[in-house]
Amino acid sequence: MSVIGKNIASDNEYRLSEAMASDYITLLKPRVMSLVVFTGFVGLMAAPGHMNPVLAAITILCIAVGAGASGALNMWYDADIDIIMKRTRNRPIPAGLISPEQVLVFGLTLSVLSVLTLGLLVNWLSGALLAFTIFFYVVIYSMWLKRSTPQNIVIGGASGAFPPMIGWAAATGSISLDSIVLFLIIFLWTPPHFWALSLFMSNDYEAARIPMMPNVKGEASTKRQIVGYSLIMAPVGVLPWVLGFAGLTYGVVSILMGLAFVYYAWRLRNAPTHETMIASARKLFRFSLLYLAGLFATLLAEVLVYKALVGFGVIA
Ligand code: HEM
Ligand SMILES: CC(C)=CCC/C(C)=C/CC/C(C)=C/COP(=O)(O)OP(=O)(O)O
Repeated sequence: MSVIGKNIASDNEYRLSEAMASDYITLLKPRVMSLVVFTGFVGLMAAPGHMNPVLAAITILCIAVGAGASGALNMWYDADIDIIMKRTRNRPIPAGLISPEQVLVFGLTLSVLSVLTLGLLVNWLSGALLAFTIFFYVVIYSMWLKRSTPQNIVIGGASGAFPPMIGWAAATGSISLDSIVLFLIIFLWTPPHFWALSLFMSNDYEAARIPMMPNVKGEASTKRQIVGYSLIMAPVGVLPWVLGFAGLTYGVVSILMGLAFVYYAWRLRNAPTHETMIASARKLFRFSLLYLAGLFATLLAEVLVYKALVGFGVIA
């Protein structure tokens, strides 16, 4: 328990914080960041060579803490709009549970700790990439792009695509074409992922005066762009197999899931009524999560089987 200053949910000057540990966990956006960290783990595992398991565990912990820290700093900066949007108004700061100042210190502390630990114990390339990712999400996306352009999540989406590169850099000390391909898959996946959600959340963003694509260019343009990005993302999702760092199983899964993704995007584009458009958008949003988790899980499964076969001497 601690005394917090004036909170934005009521006019109390000072009162004891009611924040629980779970509220601090909420600041880390654990549900979203779970898939983010998973992609970082797969990037580490898919990298060539063998990484010390302790250093690998430290790497994943640092990516998780750094991702959570960026989520907390995003909530610190977005407190003024989070209190307006239905989806975010119960977050710890708008709910008056934790003061913005406490969240800022919490987020900065975790950011510095995660970057320094990764840099000192693993390597400075991965530490620098983690620092850049946190900066890109908090400053470039949250503080600048999110409130100024409908391209906010396209450019800002790069921050969510870096984790596999961080994992790969931790394992190899390098950035390779393969890790750039993993980045590109998530980078191209982000617009359909989020714009599908924004189509059924557009009133929230309108109220908060955030220039998301449906609010600025309209639903028709957003739906066309979702199809466009999906048509580019689907073949890029197959590249790990084409480039040879993923096997046939991944190739088949990525082709089939890519076709399904485009199908859902096309059904959304051609939805005949507003109700069916909302339903299609929800389906595409949910499938976008299954798609990304499915591709990275398949890649991980192949890597684990390969490493097991090598470990048992079945293959050289
Ligand atoms: C700028 C890029 C992104 C934006 C604007 C965005 C936006 C969102 C929003 C608004 C939600 C709904 C969360 C809520 O209900 O409060 C969400 C859900 C989610 N996002 Fe994204 N996202 C982005 C990138 C990513 C990335 C890169 C990943 C993973 C690699 C990801 C994974 C998820 C997951 C797993 C959920 C579901 C969370 C839940 O079940 O509550 N997102 N996204
Ligand atoms: C290692 C590391 C630092 C990883 C970071 C990965 C990352 C930036 C993921 C993006 C996740 C996300 C939900 C963005 C939406 O922000 P928003 O402000 O549009 O969402 P909101 O409205 O729900 O707050």
